[in-house]
Amino acid sequence: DCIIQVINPNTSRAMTATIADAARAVAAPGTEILAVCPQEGAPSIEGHFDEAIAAIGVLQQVKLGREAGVSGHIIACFGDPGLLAARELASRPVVGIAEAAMHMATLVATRFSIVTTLPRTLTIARHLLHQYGFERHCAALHAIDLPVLALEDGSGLAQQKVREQCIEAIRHDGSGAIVLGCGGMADLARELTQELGIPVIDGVSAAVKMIESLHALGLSTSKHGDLDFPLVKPLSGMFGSFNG
Ligand SMILES: NC(=O)NC1=NC(=O)NC1=O
Repeated sequence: DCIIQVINPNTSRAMTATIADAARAVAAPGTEILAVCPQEGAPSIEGHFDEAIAAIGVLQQVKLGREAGVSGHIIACFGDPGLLAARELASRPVVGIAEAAMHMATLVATRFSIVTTLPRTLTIARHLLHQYGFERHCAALHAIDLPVLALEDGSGLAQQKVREQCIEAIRHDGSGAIVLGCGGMADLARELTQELGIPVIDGVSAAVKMIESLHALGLSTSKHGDLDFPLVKPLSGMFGSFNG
């Protein structure tokens, strides 16, 4: 059996539920989804500062998941905050939804577009494309110019903007697939794929299947080299909970 800890790095319970539903919708029969979010931190993650704050919460949850014996961890925010630090801390695999969605997109299309939230998160997506080596695979990036939590306000406006930006991408980008650039968009992929006739990829579901694959292959985070467990040292103050 496979137990996957899905971490929403922001503290929005509504978005955690959206993410959990998307993960459970594709989980294999033997897979259990444990959806969590930090007790404290940022209600949404929309820039470098938010990501730095969120990374601590991600690491706290990864430590709890490791102690609970989960089979793998998913960082369900499109900035993949704390990904490499989480891999040092984890015994099992850690996958971010941005890298998962990007990898999946390269398997079904030669180039993909990204649709994300605020314009300032476009730079974060570009940093990840560079970090993961996908720059030449990404034809263009779009922002709906609404804050992350607009996806949870029940108005449907953000969802409509995502659809509009997907149509723009189809018309102008010459790409064969679209990557949804926010954990809160996870519930939109299947319907948009059917309606628009192009693979629209959500990173939450992609990451669930990647963790299941890694689990089935007996692959886990390498502890040979820079992703080995952190060096042991006395961490003070709020970081004391990471000791031992
Ligand atoms: N690009 C984004 O919208 N990133 C995100 N911020 C969040 O709080 N969740 C995300 O996925």
